[in-house]
Amino acid sequence: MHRFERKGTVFRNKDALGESYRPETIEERDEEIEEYMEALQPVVDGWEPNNVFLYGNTGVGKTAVTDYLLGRLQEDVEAYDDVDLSVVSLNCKTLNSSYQVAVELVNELRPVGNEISSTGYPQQTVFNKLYQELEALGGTVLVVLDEVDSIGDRDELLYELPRARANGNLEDTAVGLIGISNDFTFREQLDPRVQDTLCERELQFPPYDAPELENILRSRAEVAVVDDAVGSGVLEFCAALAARDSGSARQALDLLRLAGEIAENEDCDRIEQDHVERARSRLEQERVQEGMRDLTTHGRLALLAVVSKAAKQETPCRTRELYEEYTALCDSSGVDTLSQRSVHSHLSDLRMLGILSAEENRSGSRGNYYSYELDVPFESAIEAMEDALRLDAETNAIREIASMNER
Ligand SMILES: Nc1ncnc2c1ncn2[C@@H]1O[C@H](COP(=O)(O)OP(=O)(O)OP(=O)(O)O)[C@@H](O)[C@H]1O
Repeated sequence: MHRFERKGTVFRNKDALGESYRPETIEERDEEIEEYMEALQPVVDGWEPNNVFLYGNTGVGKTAVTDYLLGRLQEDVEAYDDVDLSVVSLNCKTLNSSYQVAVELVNELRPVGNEISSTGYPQQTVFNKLYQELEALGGTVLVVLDEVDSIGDRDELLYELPRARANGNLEDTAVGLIGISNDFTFREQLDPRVQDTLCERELQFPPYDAPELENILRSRAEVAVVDDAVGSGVLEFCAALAARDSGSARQALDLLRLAGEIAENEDCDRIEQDHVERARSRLEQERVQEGMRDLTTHGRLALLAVVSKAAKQETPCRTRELYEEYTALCDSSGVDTLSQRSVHSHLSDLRMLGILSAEENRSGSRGNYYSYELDVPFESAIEAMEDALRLDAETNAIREIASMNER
């Protein structure tokens, strides 16, 4: 049996390419930082804070810039005796109502062992408990709600909290809300009254372009990667791939990290473009698998129908035939079937997710029709289906057919 041993020839500090790392410097966001600082200026001047709403795609630095600036702000206000600033931060990802967010905020502010239960109170009682905790803090409190869109339309807290002072719920404490979201539609869906308060100051973070990503990568690689372990053109390649796809710094950093891991596993002491290329394909596959896991039951059954046809080497395959396969799978799993039109719409969603590809066939008088086939490796599709569907007998049978056909 092999034993574990240290490989480390490429990384100096791999954690610096990870999610929890807080960069010392923020690259390429000077304008946004300036605007953000302006919005936070009343805190330093001792006035009531503005509410700020930040939005932009995933990985464009909203959280990193917020952490960085609030850290600075906390340091800088120490010079002023009459400013007493506290910051409470919460990621709302798993919280989908004002009630849940308020409970979490109360518990953030209470000492360990003194938390309240997450169910069983009327909403106003939880809000009152929150006011009590905030009032006990006094001074200025900035409440940062990351991924605030998770709260959905149960957004009363976003309306109430900024008005707490005006409504007499707080006397000694001034609260400012900082909402962060990557859902562009969230702002539009907010109740207009909430929109007015939460979006008092709005900051939009655009996607990064390739040269910007290259600078971010370069400054991070200096901390994370051993000198001379970045091959020629590697940072440029990671930056170009991420810029073309999403403009996300997270994606660029993930590419570099995985490419470094691949290089180390192969006992290379330098990351080369070929490692990046393989990292790209692996990350893409992971993303597709995640996409598959999020499908609805009928989305999965529609996909399984294509997988089954692929095992028989009968793809590309027309919607009508896929529908027959889908109906048989629904029968075996005891699920009611949808109409052919709905299944077609699932197939077309799968195509948008990059899981299927479709070919348009023109058949003259009888109109056009589509033929579908898998656009991801057969093995990853069936593996994801096995995880997601409890259809072991069917997936085993499909596997057997596939192996007979040497897939
Ligand atoms: N301008 C930048 N300079 C240095 N590092 C950056 C910059 N922008 C983003 N990063 C890094 O990229 C990663 C993703 O950034 P961040 O978490 O701030 O994105 P986000 O916009 O908040 O994304 P999400 O909406 O998914 O939470 C982090 O590791 C962060 O440190």
